Amino acid sequence: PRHGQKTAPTTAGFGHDHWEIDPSELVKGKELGTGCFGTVYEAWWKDNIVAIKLMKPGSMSEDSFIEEAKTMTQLSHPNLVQLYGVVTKQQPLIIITEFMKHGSLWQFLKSKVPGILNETERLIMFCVDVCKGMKYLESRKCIHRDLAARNCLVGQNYVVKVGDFGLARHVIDDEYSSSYGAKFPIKWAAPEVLKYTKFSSKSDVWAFGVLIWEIFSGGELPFANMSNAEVVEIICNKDERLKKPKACPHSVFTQMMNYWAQKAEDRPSFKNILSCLLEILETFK
Ligand SMILES: CNC(=O)Nc1cc(-c2cccc(-n3cnc4cc(C(C)(C)C)ccc4c3=O)c2C)cn(C)c1=O
Repeated sequence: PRHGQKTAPTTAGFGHDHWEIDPSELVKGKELGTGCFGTVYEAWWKDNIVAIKLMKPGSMSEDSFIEEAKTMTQLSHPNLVQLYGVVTKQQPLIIITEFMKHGSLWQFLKSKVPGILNETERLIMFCVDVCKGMKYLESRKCIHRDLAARNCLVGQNYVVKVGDFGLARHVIDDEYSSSYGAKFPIKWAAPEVLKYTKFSSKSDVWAFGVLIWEIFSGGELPFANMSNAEVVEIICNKDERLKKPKACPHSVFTQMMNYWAQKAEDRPSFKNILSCLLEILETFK
């Protein structure tokens, strides 16, 4: 140890931060898909199968993302897609996460896997899984900002996990980050987000309601025959809401209506939502 220091310094030495992964340890596999942010591949890392996102340079404000990645590696829950680390010492920036074998929840719902999606109990289980992950994020004061079926993933034994939490804030594309942009998730946005871009765990609760609608609608697009502008009008001014999907039990739809309360403070927390959903789940066992 240097200069008589008894033990090595407790903070990770420069460049050996525990969230920094050595790219030579990654073996890239097949492509899983792409988005505005870059491309995702299956990969091998220390004998584990992982997912790696190669971020398109310029798509992400990297410094702010790297700051966030340090806290994201501290977040760990069975219903969050685990962030293992990042490669930041070279381009492109690489994000290494847990691999989910059945892909995004939205694709899974659309795939109409026989025998899985017609079970009301299974669909409520999907809602409970997402709610557990969101309750954990809520408890850690982490706002998702883009909760939707496309950003949840399905793993072994059809467990559903919340992915890409906290990433939305660092996307540079104005089309995505501005509420007037074409890529902004208007149809999942609460009134205060549409009017003042005011995100909170309560705006995540609103999006969670739309996600449950997606689950019971087999992945259909919400407000399918409406433009973004029309959705803003009916949500903010007309107080209209999505209709109950056929496959959705009335008990669940009654809860969903609470998640879409006009005022954020009138919406339940994920903590309350979870206990309600677990009670409803019992009635379907
Ligand atoms: C068959 N198994 C699989 O395909 N498994 C997997 C597929 C993907 C995957 C593949 C392509 C694109 C995306 N994807 C989608 N939307 C995104 C949206 C954003 C924001 C910033 C707009 C929110 C950021 C990243 C993504 C993103 O990476 C994912 C999650 C990720 N993981 C972990 C898997 O296990």
